[in-house]
Amino acid sequence: MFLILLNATKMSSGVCNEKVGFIGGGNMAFAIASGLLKKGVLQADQVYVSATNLDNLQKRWSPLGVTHTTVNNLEVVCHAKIVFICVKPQIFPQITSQLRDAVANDYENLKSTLFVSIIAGITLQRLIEDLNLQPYAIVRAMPNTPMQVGVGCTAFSRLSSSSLTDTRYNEMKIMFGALGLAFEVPESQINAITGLAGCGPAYVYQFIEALADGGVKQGIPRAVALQLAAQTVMGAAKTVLDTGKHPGVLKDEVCSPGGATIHGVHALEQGTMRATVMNAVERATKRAEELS
Ligand SMILES: NC(=O)C1=CN([C@@H]2O[C@H](COP(=O)(O)OP(=O)(O)OC[C@H]3O[C@@H](n4cnc5c(N)ncnc54)[C@H](OP(=O)(O)O)[C@@H]3O)[C@@H](O)[C@H]2O)C=CC1
Ligand SMILES: O=C(O)[C@@H]1CCC=N1
Repeated sequence: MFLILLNATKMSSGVCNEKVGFIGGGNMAFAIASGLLKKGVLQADQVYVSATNLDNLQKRWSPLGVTHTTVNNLEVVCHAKIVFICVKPQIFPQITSQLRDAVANDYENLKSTLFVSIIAGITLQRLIEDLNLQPYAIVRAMPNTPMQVGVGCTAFSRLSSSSLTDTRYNEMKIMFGALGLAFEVPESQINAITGLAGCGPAYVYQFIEALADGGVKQGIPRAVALQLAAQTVMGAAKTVLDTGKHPGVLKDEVCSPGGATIHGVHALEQGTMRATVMNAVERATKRAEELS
């Protein structure tokens, strides 16, 4: 994993001129779209989004300036040249027949459209078969919600390329790259990347909450404790990335012999912190496999 990260490309940001669609307008779609709008990679009138509850959709998306909201997934497909499929895995079977029909009936219009599924667990092979797509027309991606603030991670895979969709693929890479780390990986790694980076923000939020709780227990006001906890996690993460030093070396730099930190580190080890985090990644990876 470390090697992959070293090879990861920080892609240059740019502007995408195509219409971009989101089937499913929930947390992850919103994180991607709001990040892209904030970065100026997209303008609001380029964005089309569908879901089942129009009221909720409009309440959430109109503050972004997005007005192309609909309950008709085909409206999204018909306008957008890059279509992010952002429904839950359990909902995927509900949208497959709609999308299959659209692809069958409007092949000429859709043949240069790139579909990008962010659905956990659903393989490229299943996407191709269930949606009746050409292999080059589909990418499987695993993003994460910190993309909404431009500090996300996305790993993506595809089975084949074609000049018809290569331009779209490059635009997709520009979009993901504008929102953080973005890199292509073999599909065999995507479920594990889901367990690590797709789900990872939730683990880190739990850690931040716990760190703040610890501070509150020691008498620090909640708001101050939360700010300190979040900034400490951000600073430590940035130090790992900017210095390239191994986290173990950086940990040692904080631990004075006989000092306070090593007592805290010992308490974490007694709580099997590292094994627990590894278990979390393993269980989430297995769950992603099951979802397919
Ligand atoms: N959340 C995350 O951190 C990440 C999620 N993912 C993946 O992204 C996908 C979406 O997750 P997330 O955004 O969290 O889920 P949400 O529940 O927040 O969003 C799902 C969206 O799908 C919509 N929807 C439901 N049924 C349909 C339908 N038939 N047609 C069109 N839209 C529909 C919902 O609309 P309505 O409420 O109106 O029904 C809602 O807007 C999942 O597959 C997940 O695996 C990947 C990486 C990270
Ligand atoms: O919990 C999930 O299944 C999705 C996938 C990664 C993050 N959320």
